[in-house]
Amino acid sequence: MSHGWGYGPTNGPDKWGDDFPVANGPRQSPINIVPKEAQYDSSLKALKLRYDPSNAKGILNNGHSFQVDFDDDTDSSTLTGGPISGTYRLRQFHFHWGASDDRGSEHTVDGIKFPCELHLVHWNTKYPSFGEAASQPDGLAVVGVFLKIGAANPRIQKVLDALDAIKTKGKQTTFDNFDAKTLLPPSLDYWTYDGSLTTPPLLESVTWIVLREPISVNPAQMAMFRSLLFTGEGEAPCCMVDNYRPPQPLKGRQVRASFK
Ligand SMILES: Clc1ccc(Cc2nnn[n-]2)cc1
Ligand SMILES: [Zn+2]
Repeated sequence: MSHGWGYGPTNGPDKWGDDFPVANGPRQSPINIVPKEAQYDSSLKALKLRYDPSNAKGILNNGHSFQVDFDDDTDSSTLTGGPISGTYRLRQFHFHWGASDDRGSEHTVDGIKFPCELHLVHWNTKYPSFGEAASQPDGLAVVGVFLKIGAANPRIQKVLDALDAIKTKGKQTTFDNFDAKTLLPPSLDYWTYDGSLTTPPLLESVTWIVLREPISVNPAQMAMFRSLLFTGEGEAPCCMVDNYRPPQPLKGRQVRASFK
């Protein structure tokens, strides 16, 4: 693949293996979660997410999604407990979504696609940096949250209101004083399995923690996600939609549940 990876017919998920052979590795993400086949594990701890709103730094259109970046120089926004050991720092969160409400999530549940999926990316502080952690089998922990169509979600509105300022690839703006915890649903019940980044370089370094309970967005809010562009200023505009990788083979992995 000579041109950069993306989600189109010539550079999309089916082509990523040309440049990133790990695309066909043993622990690729996302997966289809089959609740009846997930094993309840009573030794799994409750998730502990302690986020400091003042760590929010900026919001960026990276040409594949948009992300809200956090200051991760200290242990002030962390994930502990759950299936992981040690302390993982919040690096950024971002989303994946569809052109229409029938698709958009990366993980699926009994084959069901949600219109959108939130990913909160954390890295293991036993390693000196995010980059180093991303190359280690226990380096990253991503909390995934499904979004379903329903009532407007006031918690996400501040993020969506910032999108006008980052419509095109490479645009970024300041984004401060945001508590990412407010994006989480009331229940922190989760499924967990060993997986990977879902975009190139597809590194097999992610402990996935997918929450069972979705949060809601309304159709107008979904339209705001779809107002972004994959393309840069001055290029022929291409709507940022369908930026999701489909489920990958489980290859014998076990999915554990924190709940009965
Ligand atoms: Cl830092 C980073 C790298 C890749 C992705 C893409 C992704 N991997 N897993 N979920 N999203 C997100 C953040
Ligand atoms: Zn993601």
